[in-house]
This record gives sequence, structure tokens and C-alpha cells, in this order.
Amino acid sequence: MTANEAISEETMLRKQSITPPETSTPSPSPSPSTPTPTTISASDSELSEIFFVENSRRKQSIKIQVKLCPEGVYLRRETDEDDHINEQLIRIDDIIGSRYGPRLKKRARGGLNSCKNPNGPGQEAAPEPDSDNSAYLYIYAYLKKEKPLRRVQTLRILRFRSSNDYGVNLKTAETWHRTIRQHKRSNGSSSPADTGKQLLILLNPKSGSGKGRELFQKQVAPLLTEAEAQYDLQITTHPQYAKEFVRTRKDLLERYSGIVVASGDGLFYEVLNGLMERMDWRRACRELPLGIIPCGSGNGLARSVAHHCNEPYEPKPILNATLTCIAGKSTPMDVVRIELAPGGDKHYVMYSFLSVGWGLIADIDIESERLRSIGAQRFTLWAIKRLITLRTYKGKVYYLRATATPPKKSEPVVEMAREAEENPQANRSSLPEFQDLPEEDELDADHFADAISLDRSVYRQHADSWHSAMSRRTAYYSLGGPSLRSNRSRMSITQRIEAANAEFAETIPSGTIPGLQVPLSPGDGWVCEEGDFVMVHAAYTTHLSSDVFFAPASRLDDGLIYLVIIRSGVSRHQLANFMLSLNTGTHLPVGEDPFVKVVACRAFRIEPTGSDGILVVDGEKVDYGPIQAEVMPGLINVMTTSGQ
Ligand SMILES: Nc1ncnc2c1ncn2[C@@H]1O[C@H](COP(=O)(O)OP(=O)(O)OP(=O)(O)O)[C@@H](O)[C@H]1O
Repeated sequence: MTANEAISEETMLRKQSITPPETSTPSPSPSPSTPTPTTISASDSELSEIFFVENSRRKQSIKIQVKLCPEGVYLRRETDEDDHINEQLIRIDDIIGSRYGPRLKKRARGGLNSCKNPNGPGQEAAPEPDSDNSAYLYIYAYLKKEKPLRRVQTLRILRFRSSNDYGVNLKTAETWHRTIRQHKRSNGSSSPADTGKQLLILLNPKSGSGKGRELFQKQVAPLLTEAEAQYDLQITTHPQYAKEFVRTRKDLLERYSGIVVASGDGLFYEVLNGLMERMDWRRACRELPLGIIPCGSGNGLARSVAHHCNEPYEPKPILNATLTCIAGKSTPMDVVRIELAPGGDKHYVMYSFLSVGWGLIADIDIESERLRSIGAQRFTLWAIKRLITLRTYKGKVYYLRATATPPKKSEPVVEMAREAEENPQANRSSLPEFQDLPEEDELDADHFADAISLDRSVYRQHADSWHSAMSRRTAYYSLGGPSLRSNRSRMSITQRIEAANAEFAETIPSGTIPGLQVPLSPGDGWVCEEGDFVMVHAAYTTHLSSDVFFAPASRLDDGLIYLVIIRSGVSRHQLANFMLSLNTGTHLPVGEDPFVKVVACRAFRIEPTGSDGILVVDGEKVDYGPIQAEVMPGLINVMTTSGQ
């Protein structure tokens, strides 16, 4: 039989072949349940064709109607023998890509460099002259199944051989390929293949067990190839590499459609903070969705994203997360602005996406580092040790409940300016120097990049430390810009500072709560708890690590920080139960508890007494001392399988 044929791989490459008749005549598009003897039926959005699967064992051919429509690919199978009909829909969301051309000799693998197909997206090289004239369409899908939640790899191969001319068959296969892409686009998926841009992939070869490179080659690259994703793989060579890359790259937004971090949470933290230090941070956060492929040891974000979009995680976290990154959809996610007391070597303002910890869990996380060689067991062992030798910490915890009305923004800079005008000499030393930025026409692209890379940290430190002490707002920046210069001489100090603030409010992310040095007032809605604490731990994603389901009620963009406060006096038994239930998310008290409290808040401040203790932000140790945090709702976009 010289007819079209489809090789259908239901699950992991289980092959059958389907073959439609040799000649094809156009026909109206059939419904999925109505088989037609015709081969091709094309409208703008639907294609339909009858294929045959040769069943050599039973010496019969099975007729399969394949219909491509906006919902996906319908396959309707019937046998002459028992009139039995099987139907299946491969949802368009579950199809990650397709390719067409001659039969693939072996499974294509992505390399470690930019992936480019010389024949254009989805198309393979022309067949050898002596081979058959069939054109093949490979449809790569990962079917989502519930109970247990999993993705099942599925490959459908349609073989087009109606014509003796390879070019004609290829054209038919190409039409199917193009239509699949169109349907994915209409379904809200901006596939990397459609954007004309590359995915930036940042890979830390040292994260987790140190096998990031191999994991990428074996598990990630093949999927990127199937999804026709063009990518630029950057392998980090040292800490801060990723941060500097995204911070200083001039063409970041023009060149890349998104950033995928193939690493642990530590590298994602670098990328987030690098983005936030760009002059175009707002646009970068809005336009560049961020994805994570879990190659680290904690992987709290990857687990939280999987939880958010009801995607499987274990037993194949890398494969599942990669599917999420290539789904072409994204969801807003909160970022938390952290302010630390100056003095240490860590950055004064930082941006966090997971958690802030003080006390028990932070201690276990950091102190058990010395047992890293024994793997995840280190947490259990150290938790037992710390439960036996329980520590408490004295201090104050302030929080602004989610329901509290935000404090009215004061006009601190205006107040300062007024003082300065009244008494210029007295205030001169406390006012920052006005720095002239280059004229706009001097700002070519290179110049701009240098300005970003050289000066930003200076501006940030300077402005923050100055204003935190003097004002209720922490991030007004007083640097004169080009827009001020023309009429500067005619402007009062007040006007100049207001104008500068307006300009830099856009270019530098600012907080809305009082600076760390400013006392907090209950009148503004702040609740204060004072005393001895076993732990204060704040989370804004569901999972702190792949197996710590810390804030089950959290949503990626709910604008909430979940603050868990455990006071001194809690029994070891209750604490042990708390720790043991962390992986199921059943650790939090259902009703009122005298020792354990959960507060949904917008902002909080911790003021530890003394200097001996551990504070962590996103699992990394920071300088011990006062710390405050404020949520910036939906600031970034993370790659998901549902969403826009
Ligand atoms: N090439 C490199 N060599 C050494 N360290 C690196 C390199 N690239 C990045 N780093 C640093 O390694 C740190 C840890 O990386 P990462 O978070 O990816 O892995 P992890 O610690 O195993 O995972 P997790 O944070 O989920 O526990 C990051 O803070 C990053 O700065």
C-alpha cells in the first residue's frame, strides 16, 4: 500500500504506523466522531485526514482519522473486525512542538550551544536521494494525567506519502506543522519559536550535586529541541556571574524572550537582584518572564511553581520544570523588598522571592551545612540536635496585617527640602551632592551600559543610607537628571528634589514603609510583638524547598507574606510535630494556639536583641541585625503552564 502513514507512539516511543490512501481529494472538515474516506480537509483552523496503521501481527490495517483543530489533535481509531472505536484528544497545551521533514534517523539532541536549525523552524534536512518520498510530521506531546499527577511523553508521527513528489508531501506536513503553531498561539502560548528571540538559560554547573551540565544535556536540551526553542546557554563560572550578566547586558530585552535559571534558588536570587539593579528594571520585570529548572539542593521556587500550576514535580522535576518553561505562558509573582541595617558586606537593599528566617529553621538550614556530604539527611539530624538543645531569641517583631490600611505616604523629601531652604548651611552636609547625568544625546547604548554597571550600586547605597535615617520613605533618590538641567537655576531646592524623586522613582525601585531606622508606630497599623522567640519565619511561596510545604495558603501573586511566629514556652513535643509535618503542610495550628501564630501581612520588621544569631534570606545567610521586608505584588512574571 502506497499511502500516507502515521506512526503513532502512544507513550514512550511505542510505535504503530498509520497510512492514508495514496491519492487525496479535498473534503469538508469532518467532526471528530465522523470518519470520512477522504484524506485532506483543510480550513483556516482545521486539518483532517485518514491514516492507516499497519498491524503486522494481526495482519490488518487500522483506520485512524486524525483531525487537527484549535483544541488539539483528535485521533479516532476503528477496526473492521469488531467495529470498536477509540478516540483520543491530544490537547494543544500538551503539545510542546512538532517538526517535519524526512524520517528522523535518531532522536535529535540539543547541543550545549545556541540551537539553530539551518532549514528553519521545525524542518529537517532534505532526504537522501535514494530514500522514500514520504514527509514526516513528528508531534511531541506530554499528556497531563491525574492520579497520580504526571506527564506522559507521547510522540505521534504522521507519514505523508500521497504524492510521488517529496516536495508535495513536505508541503502537506508543513501545513500541519504551521497549523499546530497557530493553534498554540491562539491558545495564549507565546512559544519561544514564535517570538523570534532566544531564551537565555543560565546554568550553574556547581549547583546541587554538581551535575547541572549533564542533566541539562540529557533532560533539558532534547525538550528545547522538540519545542523548537532557540536558546543561548550561559554556564556560570563563578558566584555573581549570573547577576552581572543580567544587570549589564545591554540587549537583554531585545535579544531574549525570557530567562531560565537551571540551578538552585541561589542563582535565581542572583538573577532577580541583577534585574532589579538595571535602569530598565520595571520593563525587564514586566517583559522577561523568569523560569526555573531545579538543579540545586533546595529548589523551593521550582516546587512552588509546580504547585501553583498543578503540575507534577517528582519523580522527574527537571523534565516537568522544563515543560513549564517552554509552555509559553507566565503568571505574575510577588517579590519582597528586604532592607538590612548597613554595616555588613551584604547589600543593603535586596529582593527576595522565597523567605526570611530567624531562629529554628534558619539555624538548622545554615548550621547543617557542615553535614552537606550526607545529603538531605543533614536537615533531619540537625533538627533533632536543635530540638534537644533548643535556643530562644529575644527581640521585637512588627507586622502590618494584610487587612490593615497602608500608612499614608508622607512627603519626607519635601519636608527636608523645606528645612534646607530655611537653614541652608545647617543642612548642607546632610544633603547629597547633586550629580549631573550625561545629556540625553550623549547617552548612546554603550554609555548607558557603563552607567548601569559602574554607578548603580553607588547610587543605591548612597541614596538609601541617606534617606532611611531622615525620612519615612526609604528610596527617594536625589540625583539631578538631564530633565532638570535646563531650568535648574530657576527651580527651588524643593522643586529640584521633587523632580529628581519623580524621575528616580521610576528608575529605582522604592519601598513604601518607613526606613529601617525610623521607629514604627501602632497608629500606622503596625502590630508589635516583643519577647522570646523560638522562630520567626516568613514565606511568600508555598514551598521553602522541594519537601518543605511551609505556606500552603500562599499564591504566587497574592501580595501576602505569611509570617509564622513561634514563641518561647512551646513544648518540644509540639515543635517536633511541627517539624515532622512540614512536608505535608499540616504543621500550622488550625485554631488559636498560645505559642504558634500565623499572620498574613504586607510587611514586617524583625529587631533582634543582641548580636548572636542567624538570619537568612532565600536560604542565604545575611548580616545579623534589624531587617524589614515589604511585598511588591506581582512584580515579576514566572513561567507557568497556565496563565497569560
Ligand atoms: N560556577 C560557579 N561556581 C561556584 N559557585 C557558583 C557558580 N555559579 C554560581 N555559583 C553560586 O552558587 C550558589 C549556589 O547555587 P544554587 O543555588 O544554584 O545551588 P544550590 O545551593 O545547590 O541550590 P539551592 O539554593 O536550591 O539550595 C549561588 O549563590 C551562586 O552564586
